[in-house]
Amino acid sequence: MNQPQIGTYNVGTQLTVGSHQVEIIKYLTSGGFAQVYSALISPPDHHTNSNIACLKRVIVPDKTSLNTLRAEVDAMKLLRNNRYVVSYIDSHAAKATLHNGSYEVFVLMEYCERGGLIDFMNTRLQNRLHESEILQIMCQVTQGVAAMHALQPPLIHRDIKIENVLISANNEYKLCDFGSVCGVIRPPRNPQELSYVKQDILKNTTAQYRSPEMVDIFRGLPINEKSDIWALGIFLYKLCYYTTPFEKGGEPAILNGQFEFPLYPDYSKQLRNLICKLLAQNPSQRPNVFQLLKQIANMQNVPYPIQDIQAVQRPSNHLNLMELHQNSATQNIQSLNSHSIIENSMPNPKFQYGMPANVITTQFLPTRENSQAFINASSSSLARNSSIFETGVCNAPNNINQPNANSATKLKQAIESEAHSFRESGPINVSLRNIIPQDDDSSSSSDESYTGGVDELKKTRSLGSYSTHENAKRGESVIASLTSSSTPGSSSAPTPAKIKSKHQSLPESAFVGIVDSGKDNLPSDSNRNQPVKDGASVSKQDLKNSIQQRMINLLSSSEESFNARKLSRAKATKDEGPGKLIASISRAPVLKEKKAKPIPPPKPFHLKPKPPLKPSFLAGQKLFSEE
Ligand SMILES: Nc1ncnc2c1ncn2[C@@H]1O[C@H](COP(=O)(O)OP(=O)(O)OP(=O)(O)O)[C@@H](O)[C@H]1O
Repeated sequence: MNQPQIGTYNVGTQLTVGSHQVEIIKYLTSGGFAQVYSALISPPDHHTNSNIACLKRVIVPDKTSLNTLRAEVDAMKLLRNNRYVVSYIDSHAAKATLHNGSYEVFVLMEYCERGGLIDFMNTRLQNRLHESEILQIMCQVTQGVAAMHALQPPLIHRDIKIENVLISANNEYKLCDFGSVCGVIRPPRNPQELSYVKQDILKNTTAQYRSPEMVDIFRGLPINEKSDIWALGIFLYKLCYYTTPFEKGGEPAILNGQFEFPLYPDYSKQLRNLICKLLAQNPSQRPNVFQLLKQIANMQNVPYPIQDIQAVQRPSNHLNLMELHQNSATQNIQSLNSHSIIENSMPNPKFQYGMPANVITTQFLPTRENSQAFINASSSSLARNSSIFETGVCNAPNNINQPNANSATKLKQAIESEAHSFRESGPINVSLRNIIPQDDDSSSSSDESYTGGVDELKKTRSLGSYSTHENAKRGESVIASLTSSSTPGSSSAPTPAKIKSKHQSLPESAFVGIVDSGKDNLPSDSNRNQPVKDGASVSKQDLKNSIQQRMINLLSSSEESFNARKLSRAKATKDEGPGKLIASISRAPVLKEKKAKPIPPPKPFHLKPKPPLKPSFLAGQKLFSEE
C-alpha cells in the first residue's frame, strides 16, 4: 500500500469527529499507518465519563482500505461495553483531497493513559513480573477475549499479543487493535480457498503467535476461538519469560509443540501447566475462554468473574428480530456481570454449512453448528474444568490425535486431486483484493444463496451479522427496504440466511450516506477533508438505488460505520535504547503482513511443514519473510 505522508496536527487543532468536537492535546505516537493523539472531546464520553480521549488518524489510500477499516470500527462498536476492551467513542471518514483517491479516517476511543503493556514490561526488565501480576493481567485480557467469543457468531481476534494490550488510567488492562477480527474460518476445500485462507492468515496474524492449525492449513481444522486460546498461551508465556516459546524453533516447533520453560523466573507448576494446556496441539484439547477464566480465578483464589456464561449462549425462539438486534451479545456479557439473564438467538453462521462434517463432529463440538450443542458443551466443559487443568504433568505437548490425522489426510488427498485438475484448467484467478471483503463483492442480493467458495470465506471478515444499537436501526431499515421492495407478499420474517445477506449488503451505501450528512464542518486548517461523495458508489446506486435512498432517509444517527483493517504497517525502526529490550525485539522494523502483495500463482501443495524461521527478532511482527 502506498501510504501518503501527512504532517501531524498542532496542539490546539480543532476537529469534528462524528458528533464530537475535538481539540488536540498532544501528539502521542505513530503506528503503522496511524497518528495517535490525546484530545479533549465534547461532549464527554458517557462510557468512560471522561472528556479526554485518544484520537487515531489514519490515511487510507483507497476505498478498499477504507472498507477494511470499517471492520475494525464495527468490532469496537460491538465490544464497547466491555471493561477490558479499549472503548470506542466515535468515528468519521472523509475524502482526503490532497491525496488523490485516499481517505482520512478518524477514530475516537478511550484514552489509555498508562500506555502499552509492553512499555510496562520494559520497566520491569530487572524485576520480572510476579505470578500474581501475571494472573491479574491474564484475567483481564481474557475477559476482553471472552466478550468476543461470547458473541454469536463469535468474533476471533487473531492478533492477541503483548503489543495489543493497553493500560488505562485506573490500571486496567485492555485489549485493542481489532484490525484482524474475523468469524470462524472453515477449512479450505479447494485450491482457491486454500490460497485465500493462507494469504489471509499471513496478513492478519503475527508469526510467533500463530497456532498449529494456522501454520498447517492442511490439518483441515477450522480457524476458530481455539486459535485465540493458543495466542493467549503465547501471551502468557511472554508475560512470564519476556520471549515467546517458539522464538528459536519457528514453525516446525509450533507444529511439534516443542518448547521449554526457562529456569528463571521460577513460576508455579500450575502456571506452567496452564501454558501447556493453552498450547495443546489439538485445538479441541485447549480450554475454551470461559474454562480459562475459571482456572485463572481459581489460581487467584477469587470468584469466577463472569456469572452464568451459559445464559449468553442460550437460544430463544420467542425473540423477534428487533429484540435480537437490540440485545447484542456484548450487552449480554455485561448483563451477566450484573446477574441478569438475556437470551440471544443470533442465527448460526452461514459458513458452517460448508464445513466438512467430520471436522465439526470430531474436532469442534463447542462451535455454533448447533447452539444447543454448544451450550451443552460449554456447560459440561465448565463442569469438567478441574480435570482439563489438573493433569499435573506438563510434557512438551504433541498430542494431535489419530482420527483427526485421518481426516486431515483425506482432506489433503482431496485438495491434491483438485489441485491437479485445477492446474490443468488454468491459473487461479483470485486477486488480492478478493482477500479483503469488498462492498461490491458483498453487496449480494437479498436472496443470495450459499456458494461454498471463496466468497463464502470472505464473509468471515464481514460483521454484517452482528448488531449494535446503532447498527440495529440501519439493519432494520435495510431489511424493511429489501423485504418491501423485493418480494411483495412474501413472509415478513426473513430466514437467518436472508437476514445475513441483507446486512452484508448494507455498509458501503450506508457509510457514504452518513459521511455526507454534515461531516464537512472541519475548521479551515483541516479543509483538506472533503465529505465522501455519492459518486464514489455510483455503480452500487444503479443497482440499489431505491434501497439506498430509503436507507439514507431513515438513518438519523450521525455515527459512521466503516470497517477497519490495516493493510500494511511498515513501522519505522525506533532506536529505543538499551533499556528497551522487549520493544527492540517486538517493535523491530515491522514486516506486518497487511501489505498488499499480489497473490502468487498456485504452487504445488506442500504437505510438510515449512523450513524453520529465522531464529530471532520475530516476535511481535506479522511476517511475510518466513514465507
Ligand atoms: N487508546 C489509546 N490510548 C493510548 N495510547 C494508544 C491508544 N491507542 C493506541 N495508542 C498508542 O499508539 C500506538 C499505535 O497505535 P495502534 O497500534 O492502534 O496503531 P496502528 O497504526 O494500528 O499500529 P500498529 O502498526 O501497531 O498496528 C500504540 O502502540 C499505543 O502506544
